[in-house]
Formats: sequence, structure tokens, C-alpha cells
Amino acid sequence: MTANAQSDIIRFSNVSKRFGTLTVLQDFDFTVAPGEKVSLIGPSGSGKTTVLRILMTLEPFQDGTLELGGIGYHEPGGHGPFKASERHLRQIRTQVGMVFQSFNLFPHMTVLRNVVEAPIAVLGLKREEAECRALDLLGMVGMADKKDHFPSQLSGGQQQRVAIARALAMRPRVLLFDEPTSALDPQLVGEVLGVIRSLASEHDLTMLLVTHEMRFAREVSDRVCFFDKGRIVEQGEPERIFSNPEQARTREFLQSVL
Ligand SMILES: Nc1ncnc2c1ncn2[C@@H]1O[C@H](COP(=O)(O)OP(=O)(O)OP(=O)(O)O)[C@@H](O)[C@H]1O
Repeated sequence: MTANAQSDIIRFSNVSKRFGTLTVLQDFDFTVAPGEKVSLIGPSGSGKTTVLRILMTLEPFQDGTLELGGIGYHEPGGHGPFKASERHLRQIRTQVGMVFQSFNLFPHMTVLRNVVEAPIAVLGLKREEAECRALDLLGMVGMADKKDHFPSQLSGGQQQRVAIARALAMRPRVLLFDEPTSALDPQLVGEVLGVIRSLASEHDLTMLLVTHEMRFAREVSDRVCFFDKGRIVEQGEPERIFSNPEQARTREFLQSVL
């Protein structure tokens, strides 16, 4: 699937992002089509997570424009680091879900409460409706029988599956994964990848995945983007990128990790 100007759900145009004097993204252009599954791969520190954090409104950016479903992140005349009001950012956030490396579940809440809180507080769902939605999702990730457990009573893989259910409970249009398996013991990686793999078959859900799991990126993505020093050096269908990269930097990187 290729993105085009009419139908892009994500559109970065000339975006620059600096942390103090460190420029992480410079004139960054990147688009994603609705339903597309895109993996971002590349060396540590190249800016992949920053792209996700900007999309999730966890980081402001300095120059350029970013749109989600045609809505700009900056408001005309907007102030503050985000150049937008909190209300505007909240509207954007309801369309994006993020699954973090470290799960980020609320430790004092049960599994079920972790999944129902945001739909009730942010979307205004009635508790009964939110619980019904949560139980469906917990069933999908194989965690319904643990609904009354606390995060500390779960393995890392189980916590991550709950985190995925929690992100999905908001019915986001775009789901971001930031190295979702890198904090897990090797024997727990497969169960989380299995859940993400089945989500990747959902045609409506746009997925952006930062991962060091190259075989997985090859298997689930429509497109793989190789990042280096805040730029996409090369992108294309996984089969081509992994079996026949055109750029020397991509080849070098893949040789170092495969
Ligand atoms: N809050 C911050 N303050 C200062 N510098 C930051 C901050 N967050 C990230 N950086 C720097 O920005 C650069 C890009 O970081 P980022 O986490 O996006 O890279 P990455 O490609 O995701 O790396 P990794 O694969 O190791 O997660 C790095 O040099 C990092 O040290």
C-alpha cells in the first residue's frame, strides 16, 4: 500500500525536532496511509522513538507541520511548546494509542480498571459499556481470566498484553508500538508478538512499530523504514529492504543485527 497526499492518515512535513542544541529530526517528511503497518528500524539514538512520542503529543516539535487525519497538531496562533491548547491536544490523543517498552500500567489498579479508566474518563463511556469492551479485548489478548489481578501479579508478557488491550479500548485510528518486546525475557516475547501479529491483520488499524525484532518487522509490515541520524535513509517493502537493500548504511546495519 502506498501513501498519497489525499489519503494519508499521518503526514510529517519538514518537521524539525531539537532537544536543546541536539537536532534529532531536520526537515523530516514522512507519510502513512490508513491501515498501513509500518516498521521503523535503525541504530540506537537515530530518532525512531522521538517520531512516536511526537505523534502521541508527548514531545513538542519546533518547525514544520504534522497532521493526523488532516488535523494539524499546531493550532493557528497556538502558544506554548506545543503551539496548541490542551483541549486540541486531547482531541488528537484520542485517535492515537501507544504501547510502551515498559508497559506503563497503573500499579494500584486491577487489570480491568487499567483498561476501563480512560474510556470512562476521556470518552465518557458508561462503566458497564467500558467493562464490556474491556472484557472483549482482554479475551482477545488472552487475559480475561486475570481481570482482577494487579500488574505486580503478572509476567512482563502478560502486562504487555494488558497494555495492548488498554490502548485498543480507546479505539484509536493509529496504534504506536515502541519496542514492545525489548523489556521482556526471551521466552515471553512470542506471546506479545502473537497478539501484535493478529492485530496487524485488522485492515482499519494503522500501525507504526519501532522494533529491534527484524524477523517480526519483515513478517508484519507493509513497509519498513530504515532510520539513521534522524532521516529515513531507505524504505520499501520488507522483502526488498531485508533481502536486497540499496543503501550501504542499510546493508551495514542489517548485517550488524541479523
Ligand atoms: N528528552 C530528551 N532530552 C534530551 N535528548 C533526548 C531526549 N529524548 C531523546 N533524546 C535524544 O534524541 C536522540 C534520539 O532518541 P530516540 O530515543 O528517538 O532514538 P531511537 O532511535 O528511538 O533509539 P533507541 O533505538 O535506542 O530507542 C538521542 O540522541 C537521544 O539521546
